[in-house]
Amino acid sequence: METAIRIFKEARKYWIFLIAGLLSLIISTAAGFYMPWALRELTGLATEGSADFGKEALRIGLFLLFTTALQAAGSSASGYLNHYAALNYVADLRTRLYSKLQHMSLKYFHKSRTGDLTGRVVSDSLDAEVLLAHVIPDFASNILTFIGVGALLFTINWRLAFMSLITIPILVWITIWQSKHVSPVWKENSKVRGELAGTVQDNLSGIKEIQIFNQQKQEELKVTDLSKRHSMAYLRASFFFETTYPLLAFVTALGTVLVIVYGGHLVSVGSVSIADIVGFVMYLSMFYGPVKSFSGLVERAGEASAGCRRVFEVIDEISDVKEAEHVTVLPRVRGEIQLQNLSFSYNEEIPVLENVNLTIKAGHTVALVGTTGVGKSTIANLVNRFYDPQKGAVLVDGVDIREVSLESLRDNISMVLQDTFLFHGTVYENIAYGWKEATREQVIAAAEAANAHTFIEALEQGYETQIGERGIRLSGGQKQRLSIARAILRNSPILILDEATSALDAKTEAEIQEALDEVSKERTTLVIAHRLSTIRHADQIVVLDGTGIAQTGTHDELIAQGGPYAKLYEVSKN
Ligand SMILES: Nc1ncnc2c1ncn2[C@@H]1O[C@H](COP(=O)(O)OP(=O)(O)OP(=O)(O)O)[C@@H](O)[C@H]1O
Repeated sequence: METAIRIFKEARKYWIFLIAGLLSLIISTAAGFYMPWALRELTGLATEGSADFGKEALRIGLFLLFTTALQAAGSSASGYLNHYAALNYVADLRTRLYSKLQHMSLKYFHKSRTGDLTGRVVSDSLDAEVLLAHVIPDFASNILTFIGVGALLFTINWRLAFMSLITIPILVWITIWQSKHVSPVWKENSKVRGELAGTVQDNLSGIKEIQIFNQQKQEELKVTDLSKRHSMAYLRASFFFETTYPLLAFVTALGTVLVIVYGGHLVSVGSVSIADIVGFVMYLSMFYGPVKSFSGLVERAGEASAGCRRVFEVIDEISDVKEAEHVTVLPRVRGEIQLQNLSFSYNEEIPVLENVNLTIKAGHTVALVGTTGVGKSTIANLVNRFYDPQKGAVLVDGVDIREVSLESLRDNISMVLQDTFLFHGTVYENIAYGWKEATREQVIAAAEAANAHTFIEALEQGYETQIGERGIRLSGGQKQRLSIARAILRNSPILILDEATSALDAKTEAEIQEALDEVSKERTTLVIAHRLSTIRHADQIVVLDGTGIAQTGTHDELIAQGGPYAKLYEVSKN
């Protein structure tokens, strides 16, 4: 109920269509009331032996034609208007959901499954359409029918009308019982559906690993298990429906039986006419209809609400990397980076960085080195504000990065990562990804600087070659070169290279290194590299150990000191 109310409130932009839809629905429902009335009238005329029966039948027939046409037109208009409002709301909801996801922190994506989130955007959001275009109008139409037909029943014969009410409490009790049980089952059903989508998506993304390790059978078993759980959850929900629906039909029939028996008695004593009984019994099926379909509607509402709640769960999620209320725009910076008493951990138990202090001068190239897992990429991620530190601050040009908009901060930073992600599209589009307005000459110049131009020209359609979803048609080294070109083109004052050349052979790496050295001259560059030969010329090398900084200095200074860096360098040389 809460979910339906929230959706209705949020759809206020489309209220005018929903109201017009409701009016059409009222007209259509009311027009439908005439059919039993017409039959009652005809029966009355026939049993009375009316002399004008033919003329009267024509009048009734023509009016019936009019009401039936009105009913059809009203139903069609209300269906279209409700769908117009609902589908537009779904489009808005999907955009809001997707926009929210785009601004969530990396922490959120680490704890969520991509397939599950995709399912929320693609299918769960569509449940709002079910609520707005089906469930809510159906509820309205049912209430209208129940009240309208109820009033007509009392008009025809109040004694029979009271009699027909006897079964209503039983019908209501059955539907309430059903709705109590159905809602949690639909919730479970939606959850398992999300897990299934997540697993299938994971498996398809990792199909190569699955085949390498011959895990097809095991993965198939996982999917089979989830499919079965999904079917079982669905089956449990349909159990309530399948058991209660025939029960409702039986109780409804019982009500009709009572009316026929009692009505027959009233006819025999002459206190009610045959025509009234005919009309009454016809109205009776209309009267019980809403009560009977109430349970189906409750079930549908439960299912759709569960899907919508999964959408709202994400929309209401509070991101751990939030923008302050009054952020300023960080202009193009000189590029000084300071880590001030910085402490950070992904989870409370294991600290990654503790009380780290570091100043990187604008325009300098600083290398972060240390054993694997020591926190090098974490520092890069903190500078880009993928995470916020638990203590301390990151300052760029003396400004705490939490005080500026994320967009303006990230406009100042380019990042080249070890795992390059290329989007579905052409080589050209992928290089120009961070700067859509770049000219062709600028894109080509960036590709040349990244030593990518030659291999791109050799591709079937050069810069217009389509690359697969994850650039699967390119080698690791080629992908990395495209990603370097992308970063060079962006021309931001801070460049972060996180194992940016790790997928390249020594010769290509040396060539690109030259280009990167050239690009680094004009900007602050943070380099993370395992191959220490590539960072020898850095202005400053920062050696991380444990949860902090063990040493800083130039290559020569650190070698002369003979500490952890000298040891790392010795190992990397061998
Ligand atoms: N999303 C995450 N959730 C929890 N722990 C994480 C997450 N990312 C990294 N860690 C942990 O934080 C620590 C630092 O990781 P980080 O990636 O910064 O190391 P690194 O020095 O860059 O390692 P490498 O040289 O192997 O790339 C590691 O122990 C890692 O397991």
